[in-house]
Amino acid sequence: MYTVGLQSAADAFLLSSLKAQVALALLVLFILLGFGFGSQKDGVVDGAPVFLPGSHLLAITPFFRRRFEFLNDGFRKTGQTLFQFNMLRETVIVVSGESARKSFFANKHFDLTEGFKMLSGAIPVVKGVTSNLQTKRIAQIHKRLSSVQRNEHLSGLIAPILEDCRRVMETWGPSGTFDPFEKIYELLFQITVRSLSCEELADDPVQVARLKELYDTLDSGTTPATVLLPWLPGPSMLKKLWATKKIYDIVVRAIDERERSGISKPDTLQMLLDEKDERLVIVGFILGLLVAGARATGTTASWLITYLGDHESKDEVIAEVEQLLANYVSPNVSRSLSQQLSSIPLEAWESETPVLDSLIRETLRIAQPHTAMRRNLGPDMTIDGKTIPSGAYVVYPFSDVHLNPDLYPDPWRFDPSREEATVPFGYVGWGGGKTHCLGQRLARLELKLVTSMMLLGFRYSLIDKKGEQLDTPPQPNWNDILLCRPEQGSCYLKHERSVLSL
Ligand code: HEM
Repeated sequence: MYTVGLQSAADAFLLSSLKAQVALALLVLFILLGFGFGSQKDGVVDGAPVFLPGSHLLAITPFFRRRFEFLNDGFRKTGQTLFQFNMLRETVIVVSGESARKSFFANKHFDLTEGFKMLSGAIPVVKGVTSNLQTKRIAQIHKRLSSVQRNEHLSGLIAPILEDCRRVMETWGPSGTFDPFEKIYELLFQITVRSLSCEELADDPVQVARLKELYDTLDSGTTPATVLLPWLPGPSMLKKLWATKKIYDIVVRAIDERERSGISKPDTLQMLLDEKDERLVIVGFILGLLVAGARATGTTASWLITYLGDHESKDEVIAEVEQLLANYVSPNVSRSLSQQLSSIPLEAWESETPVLDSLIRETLRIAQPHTAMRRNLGPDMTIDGKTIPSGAYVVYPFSDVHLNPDLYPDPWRFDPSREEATVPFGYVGWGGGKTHCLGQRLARLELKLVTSMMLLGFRYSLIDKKGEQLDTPPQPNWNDILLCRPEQGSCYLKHERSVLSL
């Protein structure tokens, strides 16, 4: 468990001299080299995937910082569809191609949690806070996530989500410009806090901003060292621990307050409390899913709205949503856009929006820079005739299928009229095989509500930093594994409110 002392230790270390930090880094490097980490294994074992040439120690940073380029380079340098490299003592095998994809997604011994824990490192493992989230508790969290997405609960979220959209969009003013990768992301963060936690937090913009800032600290603090040497109290690790502790405190305070008040509220926290789950499951649910939910939906919404900037399907979406309004909402000029949209039932959002569905599908194909990560917890097995040893980490970059020009011609072109490629696992935007996104229903609803508010509430177009019209949207940056953000300053939205009342 955290101790109060940890925070002061972290603060002190962050303020300690650069000299001390450099000395510590050199010491660690020396120890690692002394123990022979990073040296390449000589002589390829029969049936083993080929090793990436060069020092493996040097492979670590690009795997975290420029993953798309690094993996593509690996396939090019080895000339193979599978290759391996060492992450300190661990073996990482990168796979690609149709038959590898089939084995990867179907293998029941390939474990997502173990793979993710080692190769992602988003949230530090903290005894009593995140380390005890073993399989049983994770299964419990997943069960609750499916309860959040039952018809009744999900329907109940529509009006509060739209109200959040209204409130946040009001702050953008009647006209102006903004960076969609900041503002739309912020909006989705707000909505995620609303959907997955409680009113006390979601109704307090200061707390939401603070939580976002802390999660950003966790993200930006992920370095090769924090992932591979989590026991090493380096500055990034201490910063991450400190941020995790702060998030933990905010969430626990909100839970305590609710319990103490004895007042029942119609939100997700109440549902978790009513189920009488143990405290660790409730905290784990909010702490873990906030980050999983906000990042993926934030990235997708930012890109979806950016791509729609000057795309012809913008009018089709507007027509689709206007049709829903005509079908389900009695005309009443005094009602705001968000109030009108909240009268459209969940079933209509889910089954009568083919245009929005195709836009979401294409956005996930082109702007979701995911690399699926697993650990082989079963016996040795083979993929494409190559051995995947027991205990090895296996990774599959989604670019192998989603940016493959044989499956999706001109893959960087945003084209919502594309169909999913009809080869096995030809589209994995929401996962595949035995791993599917467990938050998909909520995520899709959020994306549809935000997009509708944006398109019906504003006229907007894409401009560059000089204010000039952009002819084409920027290209998603797959090296940015979290947000896929294009170069800062390359694209802004110029908007003007088009309704009297959001
Ligand atoms: C646009 C938004 C989202 C996208 C594109 C997305 C995509 C995915 C994908 C591709 C996977 C499989 C990963 C893999 O195989 O390595 C996954 C898993 C998962 N997603 Fe999502 N996701 C989104 C939003 C959410 C939200 C909002 C939540 C929670 C509220 C969520 C919860 C999960 C969970 C718990 C898993 C792990 C499933 C397991 O362990 O079997 N996702 N998601």
